[in-house]
Amino acid sequence: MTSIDVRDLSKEYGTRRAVDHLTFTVAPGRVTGFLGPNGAGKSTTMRLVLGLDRPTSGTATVGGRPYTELREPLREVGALLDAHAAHGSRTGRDHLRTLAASNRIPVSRVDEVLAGTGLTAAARRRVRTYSLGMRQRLGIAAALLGDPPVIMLDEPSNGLDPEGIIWIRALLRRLAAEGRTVLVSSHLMNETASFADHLVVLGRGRLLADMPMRAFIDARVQPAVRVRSTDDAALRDLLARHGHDAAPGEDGGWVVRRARVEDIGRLASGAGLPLLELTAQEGTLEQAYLDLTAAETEFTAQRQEA
Ligand SMILES: Nc1ncnc2c1ncn2[C@@H]1O[C@H](COP(=O)(O)OP(=O)(O)OP(=O)(O)O)[C@@H](O)[C@H]1O
Repeated sequence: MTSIDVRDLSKEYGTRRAVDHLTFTVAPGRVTGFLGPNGAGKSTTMRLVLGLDRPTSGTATVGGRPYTELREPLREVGALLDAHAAHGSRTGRDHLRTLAASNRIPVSRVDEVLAGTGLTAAARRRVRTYSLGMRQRLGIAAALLGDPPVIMLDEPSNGLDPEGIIWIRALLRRLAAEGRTVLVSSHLMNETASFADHLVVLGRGRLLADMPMRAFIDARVQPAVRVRSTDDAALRDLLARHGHDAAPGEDGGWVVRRARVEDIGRLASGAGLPLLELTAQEGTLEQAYLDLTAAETEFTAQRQEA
């Protein structure tokens, strides 16, 4: 099984440290979401893993070897970094055929990945006529061409229509289920929550979190219960008498922090209070992420000096 290993990795551009002593492993068999504010260092890290840039110090390896030492890199790592990487005057099919030829990948694979990414009908059109979403699909097709055990995608949902977003979600889940190592950067929290098992979060080039997504959310967002009854004043008194921390809900009723639906349901039923609503409020990835990165954002709003 092939993992991506980043060890004490740093990259400086002049005086700016884009990546700062970063250490993490991307393991096979799961989708790892790669998160962080603009400028946090995600793309730089991916570029360093792909040998497109040299680290100032530290290492980034794939299956224990630097990318530049891989004999047939497309068979080992598939990557989408920039949807505009393909030559505009080539057809999508020719772009993939050229890549296949230079990595000794059978040409039959080109039609397979074109079909798999929904591009068969557009395969003979020049890339410059492609929409952003079609370019993303072509980039993903190129990443999958060598059937690699490691896949790294930078903002793959960018430009995709709703059907494309559902497609990529299923694709990422399938690639992980096949035992591949999948690293995906995104700014879309709902999207990331729908496909990631694990998260690596950066802030100003440093590692802020490396943990399962559920644990990341649970550590930062308190679960709560929304409850509404026919008599919200009586409900408030009941909750207060039992030491519950209840705040007014947005459209009536109460939000009870650190509570479970079982407890609140039993309490109301014991008091003979009919309930109109009783829902568990799970924390979202967006809430947890914003909580973590609030202090880390590089581009926080400047205070206006009077
Ligand atoms: N070639 C370069 N020359 C100089 N600075 C660079 C270069 N590439 C990246 N940087 C700087 O390094 C930092 C990290 O950028 P990077 O693109 O890796 O962040 P990111 O997390 O991918 O951001 P985004 O979410 O906006 O894509 C930024 O401050 C950026 O300006």
